[in-house]
Amino acid sequence: MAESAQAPKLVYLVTGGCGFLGEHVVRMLLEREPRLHELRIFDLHLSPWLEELKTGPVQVTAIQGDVTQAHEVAAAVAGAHVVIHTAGLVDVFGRASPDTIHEVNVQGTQNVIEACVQAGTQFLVYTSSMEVVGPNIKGHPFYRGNEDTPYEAVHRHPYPCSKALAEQLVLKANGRKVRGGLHLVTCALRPTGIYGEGHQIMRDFYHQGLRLGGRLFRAIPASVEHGRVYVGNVAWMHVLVARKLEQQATLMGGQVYFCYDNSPYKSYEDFNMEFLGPCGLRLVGTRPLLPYWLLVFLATLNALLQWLLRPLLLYAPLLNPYTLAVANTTFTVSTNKAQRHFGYEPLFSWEDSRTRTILWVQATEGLAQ
Ligand SMILES: NC(=O)c1ccc[n+]([C@@H]2O[C@H](COP(=O)([O-])OP(=O)(O)OC[C@H]3O[C@@H](n4cnc5c(N)ncnc54)[C@H](O)[C@@H]3O)[C@@H](O)[C@H]2O)c1
Ligand SMILES: CC(C)CCC[C@@H](C)[C@H]1CC[C@H]2[C@@H]3[C@H](O)C=C4C[C@@H](O)CC[C@]4(C)[C@H]3CC[C@]12C
Repeated sequence: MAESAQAPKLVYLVTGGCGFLGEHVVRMLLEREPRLHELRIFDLHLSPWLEELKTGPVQVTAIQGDVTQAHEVAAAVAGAHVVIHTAGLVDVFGRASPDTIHEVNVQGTQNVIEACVQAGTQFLVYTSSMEVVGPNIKGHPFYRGNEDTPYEAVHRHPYPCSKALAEQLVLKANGRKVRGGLHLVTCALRPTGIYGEGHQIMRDFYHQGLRLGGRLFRAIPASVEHGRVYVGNVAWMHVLVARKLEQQATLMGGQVYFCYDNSPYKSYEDFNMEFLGPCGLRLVGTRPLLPYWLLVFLATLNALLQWLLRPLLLYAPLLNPYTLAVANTTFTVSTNKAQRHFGYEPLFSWEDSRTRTILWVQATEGLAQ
């Protein structure tokens, strides 16, 4: 990727490019990466919207594949200059087994790293998560923290454990010699809870509200703040970090960055109401309607039912001991590291992010009826 009078023609690979975040990364690259020559989109399930991207000036190559299969990853990575690895199994509801989560998130990431080394690919951006930090099993609050804030990051749940292990692999791989003699430059982005167009959990809450006659019932105190970040800004951060990794290899290699923007600090439910309110839903209660011990009981009951029913069917409700603990623990980020290291500024204001998300929820309304 040497500087030349002519813009270099780059090949990017986005793993998980058909997912919620992956789709936004793919579209952002096509819109805002002028050096892009070929964009490879690697996913277990290819989406139909990929077809419409194939008519543009950039060569778009859709690759159906599995990150747990080293040979499939190696074939997809061969010849790529940059890999953005967003593929992952995002499961905090007990839908997948711990082994599967580990295989996809940890072994899959190891396969991506090895493929980069074998292929001589120099730049790797990994989508990590705030969950590699916390909330921890002790429910310690993380209030407006940054990348250097001390925090006891202790996890038991398979998803945060897998993300933490994968992130460590990516950071440790920084500086490894790749085929051709150059060195791998890696970094990890840690989004907090992402929202925006395509956010399945937001859709679930919306449909739940419709079923309950346009009401949602407050379960968590309004004082418990949650870090949230708009998907378009998370995608923009990925594009920017990938672009700057070459110029700022020494500064950025092996670094972690929280993903942030100007979304307000609010509780999970109050934040969702920023979008669901204008779509006709109402959050009932200024304080939680059920005592916390009852929520703990219900969450434990759900976990027990999930275990008992597993041989017959998959019972995976939103409420379980882990999601309750996350929902009930303050975790917010306040940092400017991405701005300092690679000039990141959010591309979408809070007002834009909010409007876009509301329009998307309203568009799904038709689908719900
Ligand atoms: N959604 C959030 O709030 C959030 C927050 C922080 C970090 N993240 C991280 O961002 C990434 C994307 O998350 P998302 O919310 O878009 O999830 P998602 O489930 O919408 O997208 C993940 C994509 O990865 C693909 N995938 C899963 N297993 C695969 C495999 N074995 N091989 C190839 N592809 C596979 C899926 O098909 C899907 O398209 C994940 O790594 C996740 O850990 C998400
Ligand atoms: C108590 C219930 C009424 C409410 C349950 C809400 C619960 C499903 C929500 C609350 C917080 C959410 C997580 C948070 O936004 C951040 C992440 C990080 C990301 O890497 C994966 C998704 C996850 C864990 C969100 C999942 C849904 C949670 C737990």
